[in-house]
Amino acid sequence: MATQLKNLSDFSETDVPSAAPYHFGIVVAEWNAEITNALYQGAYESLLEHGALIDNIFTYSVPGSFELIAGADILLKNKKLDAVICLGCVIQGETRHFDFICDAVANGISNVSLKYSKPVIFGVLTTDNQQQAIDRAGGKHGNKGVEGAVTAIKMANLFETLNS
Ligand SMILES: Nc1c(NC[C@H](O)[C@H](O)[C@H](O)CO)[nH]c(=O)[nH]c1=O
Ligand SMILES: CC(=O)[C@@H](O)COP(=O)(O)O
Repeated sequence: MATQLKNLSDFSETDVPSAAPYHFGIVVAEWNAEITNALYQGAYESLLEHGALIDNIFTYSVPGSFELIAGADILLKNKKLDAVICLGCVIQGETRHFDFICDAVANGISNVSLKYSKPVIFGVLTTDNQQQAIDRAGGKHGNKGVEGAVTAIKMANLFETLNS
C-alpha cells in the first residue's frame, strides 16, 4: 500500500501561503473523540503555524460525521469564512452503516462547498479499525487534521486569487 511508505502529512512549507488574511471554520465530530480531538489539534496548530489569527478561527463540534454536512452549511450561511475544515473519524463496525455514512459525508461536504462556492475540506478518516485511525491522527502516517489545514489555506488563497 502506498501509505505504508509515506507520511501523508509531508508537504513543502514553501508551498503554503500565509493564512493571515483568511477566516476559517472548523467543524469537529464528537464520535471517536480521542481521534477527532487529535485531528483538531493538528489542524488548529497548523493554521496558527501558518499565520492564521486566533480570532479568525471559529470551531464548532457536532455529534457525528454525518452532522458535519449540516455544520459546514450553517457555518457558511451565518459567517464570512474563506474555508471550512470538516474533521471526523468513521470506523467500520459490524454493519453497512459505515458505507452509508462515508458516502453521505463525502457527497454532502462536496455539495456544501459547491452551494456556497467556498472550500470545504474533507478531513474525515474512514478506517477499517482504530489503529488505522490512530496512525493518521498524529501517528506514523501523519495527521489528517494537518493536511486539512494546509489544504484549507491553499484553497482559500486560490479562491482569493481567482475571485480578484
Ligand atoms: N459510527 C460512526 C458514526 N455514526 C454516527 C453518525 O455520524 C451520525 O451521528 C448518526 O447516524 C446520527 O445522524 N459517526 C462517526 O463520526 N464515526 C463513526 O464511526
Ligand atoms: C460507522 C458506524 O456507524 C459504525 O461504527 C456503527 O457500528 P455498527 O455498524 O456495528 O452498528
